Amino acid sequence: MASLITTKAMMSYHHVLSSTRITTLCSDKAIENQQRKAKLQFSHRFFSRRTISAAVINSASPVPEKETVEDERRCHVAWTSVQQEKWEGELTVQGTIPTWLNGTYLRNGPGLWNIGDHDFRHLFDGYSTLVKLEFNDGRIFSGHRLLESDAYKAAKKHKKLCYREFSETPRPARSNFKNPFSGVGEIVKLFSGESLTDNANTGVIRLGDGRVMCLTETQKGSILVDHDTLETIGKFKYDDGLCDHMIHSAHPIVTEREMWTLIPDLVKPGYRVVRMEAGSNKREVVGRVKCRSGSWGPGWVHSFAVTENYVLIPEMPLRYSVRNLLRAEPTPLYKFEWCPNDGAFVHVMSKLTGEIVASVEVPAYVTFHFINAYEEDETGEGKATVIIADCCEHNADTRILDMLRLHTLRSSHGDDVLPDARIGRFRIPLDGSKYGKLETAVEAEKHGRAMDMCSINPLYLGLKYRYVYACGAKRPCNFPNALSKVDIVEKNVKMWHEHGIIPSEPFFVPRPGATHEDDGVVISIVSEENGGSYAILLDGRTFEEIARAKFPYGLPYGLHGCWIPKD
Ligand SMILES: CC(=O)/C=C/C=C(C)/C=C/C1=C(C)CCCC1(C)C
Ligand SMILES: CC(/C=C/C=O)=C\C=C\C=O
Ligand SMILES: [Fe+2]
Repeated sequence: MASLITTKAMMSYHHVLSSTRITTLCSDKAIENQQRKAKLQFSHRFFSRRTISAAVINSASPVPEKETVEDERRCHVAWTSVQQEKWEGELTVQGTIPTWLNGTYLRNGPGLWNIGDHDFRHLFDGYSTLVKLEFNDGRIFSGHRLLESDAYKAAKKHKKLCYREFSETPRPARSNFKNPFSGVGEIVKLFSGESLTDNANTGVIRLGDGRVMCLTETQKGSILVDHDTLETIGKFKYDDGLCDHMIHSAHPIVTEREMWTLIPDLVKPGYRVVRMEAGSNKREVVGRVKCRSGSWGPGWVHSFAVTENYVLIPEMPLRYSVRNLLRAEPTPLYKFEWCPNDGAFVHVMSKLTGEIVASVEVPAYVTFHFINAYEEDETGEGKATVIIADCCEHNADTRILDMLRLHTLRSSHGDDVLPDARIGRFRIPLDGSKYGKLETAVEAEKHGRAMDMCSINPLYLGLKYRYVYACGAKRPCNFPNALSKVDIVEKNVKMWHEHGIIPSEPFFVPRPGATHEDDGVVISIVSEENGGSYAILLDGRTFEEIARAKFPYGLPYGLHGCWIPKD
C-alpha cells in the first residue's frame, strides 16, 4: 500500500532533511523497517559526527582546516555518509519495469567518510558501501550495506584509521613518535603491502562462474560478497604468486569465460597482462610490457581496454611516485606525479601470444575510465589495420584528481569547477608507426563538458559500437549532474536531467533477444538536492524515464556497478 511518511523519526532520518517534509511512496514493511532503523541510527554514536575537519592538503592547494556543521548541513546528500550500516526493504515503483528485467543491479562506492574523530578528505577514501536493486517481476527489493573489509572492521573497532587509504595514512602510534626507526617500519609495511587498505570501494563484478567480487586498486581489496544479502563472504584468494605486486587495475574486464587485468610492476616499471579463466582463482601471465618512459614509476592504470584479439595497455604520464608514496601528507596528485616530458603511450598486446604488436606515443592524457575499443580493417584486406579506443578524458588536466576532494565537492554549487572532459578517441595504427592519435570523438559541449562514469552494451565489448552511456552535465556547470547517451557515430547526445540531482554511473542492461545496440534499459541511482534518493530506469533507445523508485532515505554518490541476472 502506498503511504505518505512524515514521522518524527523519518523527519530526522537524514540531517540534510531536517527541515524537509519527506514525501515518499513505499510499502508498509519498508516504512516500518525504515522507522525502526531511523531510530536505531541515533543511538549509533559511530555515525553521529557533527564536525568535518578537512586537513590542509599542502601549501600549493590550500583548503580551510575546519569546516563546520553548517557546511555539512548545506552539502548535497551525494557527499554525505550513510547513516547506518545496512538497510533493506521494498521500494514502491512509479512507472512500469519491463517484464524481462529480472536480476540484481549492484553498485559499489565509498559511502562512509568518517571514523571516530577522523573525517576523510577524498571521495575515494570512503568505506565501501554496496547498494542493490533486485528487480523481480516488476517489483524492486533494495538495500545497502557496508562492506566488512579488514580496514573498515579495524576502523570501527579502534575508532580510527588503521590502514592507508587513497589519500590518508594512519598516524603512527604515540609510542613511536620518538623512535627514529619507526619510519623504516612504516616503509616496510607499505612495501610489503601490510599497511595498504583492502577497502574495496571502487567496483563490483560478477565473475563468469557467478561469484561476485568487490574491488579496488589494491589486490588485497578483492572481496567476495553475497549479492542477495550483501554480506561479506571473505577475501578472494588468488591462487598464484602475483599478489606480491600488491596493486592492480581496479577495472578488470570480465566476460562469461574469463577475466583480464593489468598488474603494474613498481620495481621494474611495466605491466603484467594477466588472464583468469572463469571458475579458477589462478591468474596466468599472458605477457609483460615494459614502460617506455624513463620515469621511476609505471603510469597509473585505473582501467584499460580490450578488443577481440588485443589488450590495450595505457601508459599515462600520471605515474606512481615513490616520493609521494612515502609521504604521510598527500600532495595534489596523491601517490602519483605528472611526467608529460617523459611521454604518453599506448601499448597493444596480442591476447593469444602476449606479443606487443604496437607501441605508440600519443598526446598527453588523463583518464580514469576506458569506454571500449575495437579493431578496424581500413584497407578491406581482411585484417585489422588500426585500433580505436575511447576513454573519458580530462583534457590532460591532472587537477581532476584533487577536485574529487570532499571539501571541493561539498562546496561546489553549480559552477565550472572541474576541468572540462570529453570522449577521447585513440587511433593506434598496427603498421609499426611510432605515433598514435588522440582526438575528441564528439564535441564536448554536447554533453555539457563533463564525461565520466561510463558504460556500454556489454555485448559490444571489444567490438565496433555506437552508444556510450555516461554522466554528462547540464550547463552552465560542468559537474556531472546529468545522464547522457552519446551516439559516437552520428555524434549527437541525448541528456536526462532533473534540477539538483547527482546521478551515479548509468548502467546499461540489454534486453534478452535484442537486435539493436540500444535496446535495453539504463539504471542509475540518483542523489537529490533535498536529501533524498531514487533509482531511475531509462529506456535505452529514447533515453526517457520508464520507471523510478524512491528510497526512504538519501544515498551518497556511488562509483561502479554490475548486473547479476536471475538464475
Ligand atoms: C575508489 C577509487 O577509484 C580508487 C581507490 C584507490 C586506492 C584505494 C588506492 C590506494 C593506493 C594506496 C593505498 C597506496 C599505494 C598506491 C595506491 C594503489 C594508489
Ligand atoms: C567520479 C569521477 C569523476 C568525475 C568527474 O567528472 C571519477 C571516478 C573515478 C573512480 O572510479
Ligand atoms: Fe573507476
